Amino acid sequence: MKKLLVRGASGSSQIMVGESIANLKRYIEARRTVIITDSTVEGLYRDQFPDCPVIAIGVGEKIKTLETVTTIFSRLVDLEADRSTFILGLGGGIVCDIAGFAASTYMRGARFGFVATTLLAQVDASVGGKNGVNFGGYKNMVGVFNQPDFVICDLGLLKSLPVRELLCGFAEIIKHGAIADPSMLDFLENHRDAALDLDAAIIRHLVYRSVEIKAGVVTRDEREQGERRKLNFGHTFGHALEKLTGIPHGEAVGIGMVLAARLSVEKGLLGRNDARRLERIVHSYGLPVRPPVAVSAMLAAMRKDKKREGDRIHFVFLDRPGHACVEDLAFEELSRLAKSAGIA
Ligand SMILES: NC(=O)c1ccc[n+]([C@@H]2O[C@H](COP(=O)([O-])OP(=O)(O)OC[C@H]3O[C@@H](n4cnc5c(N)ncnc54)[C@H](O)[C@@H]3O)[C@@H](O)[C@H]2O)c1
Ligand SMILES: O=C(O)C(=O)C[C@@H](O)[C@H](O)[C@H](O)COP(=O)(O)O
Ligand SMILES: [Zn+2]
Repeated sequence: MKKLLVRGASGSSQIMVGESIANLKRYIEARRTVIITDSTVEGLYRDQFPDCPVIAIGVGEKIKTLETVTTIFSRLVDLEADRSTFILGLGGGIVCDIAGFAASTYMRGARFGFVATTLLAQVDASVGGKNGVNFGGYKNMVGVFNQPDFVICDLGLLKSLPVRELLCGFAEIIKHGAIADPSMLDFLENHRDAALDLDAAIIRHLVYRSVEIKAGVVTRDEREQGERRKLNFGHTFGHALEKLTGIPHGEAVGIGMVLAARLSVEKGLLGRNDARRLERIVHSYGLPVRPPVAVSAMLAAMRKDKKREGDRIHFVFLDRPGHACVEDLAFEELSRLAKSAGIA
């Protein structure tokens, strides 16, 4: 097991890569704990949960809402949970985002931690302290920054993931390589089959390196005033796609990265071959690369993105493989770039 640290204003978070769920008791000892999970994870792993009350929510992006948080609050009140109660989110990115938000707002804030059970949650969603829910169909519109006390990434739990969910996790791993580490892109190319087979050493390296990259960025810029914006690479198109089509987050991010790389070429920042290579990597991890809706529809949805400021948005480009840059861009300029790149 290897530990990484995220330092944030609300405290530090310990991320344990390769820790086993069997050791979970050590982390919650002497704390009255309530588990928040989803019905699928509960069905698969209930026998490995410590002996404490469980609140099981439904599955899917549609339940990432304030209504679900309200039902959690009601259950916490019924359980007589107080501010000293520890909330453990045990599940994928949706459980982590909701449990972190419910914990952070219940009685003005209870402490919380996560057992991340999907690849996407282990490499991204459980790390960094963004907790929240969607609103009006738009992504993550209501939320807080607040670091979990700990995150357990038990790599063994990934074996039960449906393939489509596993592939979604690779989209965020590819993102970390694309924005911060060119050698990770080489690694992803050279070890694709082993990575997809969940070879223990390969997956441990990819999860560890992803968390290391994200932990570094978040520690330097927790509140997303600068560098953290780079973690949004592929997400401006991606969130619009999720809103319009309901495809899973990882798939939307994969397509979003391909589109953002093409705009980077159009802007004269990235070589055409580098953009093609990124597209090949996304495709080779079984992820879609073509948007299922018109880019013009995505551009319209982006105008309600929470990152919008007036008629401008911070857009993440690549200026070389393994390196991103952020520009404050007018929507008009974004549309013009998309048109001249031949994608709108
Ligand atoms: N807060 C952040 O920094 C951050 C970062 C990235 C993504 N996200 C959010 O994360 C969400 C996506 O997370 P996700 O991809 O983990 O989706 P998810 O939480 O919906 O999990 C995917 C599916 O896998 C099931 N599952 C979970 N663990 C399993 C296991 N071990 N075995 C079998 N099935 C299992 C779940 O029940 C669910 O049906 C999105 O809402 C996205 O916006 C947040
Ligand atoms: O942690 C971050 O910062 C990220 O941008 C990571 C993203 O992968 C993640 O999807 C995040 O939830 C997006 O945040 P948002 O603020 O754009 O909703
Ligand atoms: Zn994401």
